[in-house]
Amino acid sequence: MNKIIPVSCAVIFFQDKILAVRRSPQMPLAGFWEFPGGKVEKAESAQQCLQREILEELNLKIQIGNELPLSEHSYIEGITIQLIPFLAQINSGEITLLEHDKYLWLGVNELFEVNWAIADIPIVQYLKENWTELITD
Ligand SMILES: Nc1nc2c([nH]c(=O)n2[C@H]2C[C@H](O)[C@@H](COP(=O)(O)OP(=O)(O)OP(=O)(O)O)O2)c(=O)[nH]1
Repeated sequence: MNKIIPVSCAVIFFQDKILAVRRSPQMPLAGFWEFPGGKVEKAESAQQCLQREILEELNLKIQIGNELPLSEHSYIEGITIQLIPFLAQINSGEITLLEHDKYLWLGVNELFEVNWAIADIPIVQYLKENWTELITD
């Protein structure tokens, strides 16, 4: 039996760059880079999840924009992570890393300079291919 775990994540953009965060040693997939976010809980929407997770992880309030294409990957047999990415902008707050150990703002030509979690790679590729219409104002 295959279990699907929906995970919302935020492609936060600012001044033609996007925010990437690195999973810290105490997290599963430690050392891999990802978009901030987390597992969608039973009583919440993907967007509500994202507002909650971004506050918990980065102490930021965000404005959520368009949903981008889903990406699915099975790190463990029988369990599929379904990543649901949303474009987002910071509404208020300063980045405070409460779970991750590093962050970077990446421009279009720097996207593949970090070691992304496998499920993120199709999303990063999609961003690269559609950068101008997605990220620039
Ligand atoms: N948040 C996030 N998780 C990702 C990304 N790419 C990716 O493969 N994942 C995986 C890592 C984890 O297996 C899962 C999300 O779990 P998590 O540990 O971040 O979420 P959470 O805070 O709700 O977890 P939990 O500790 O409550 O179980 O999805 C990504 O870009 N962002």
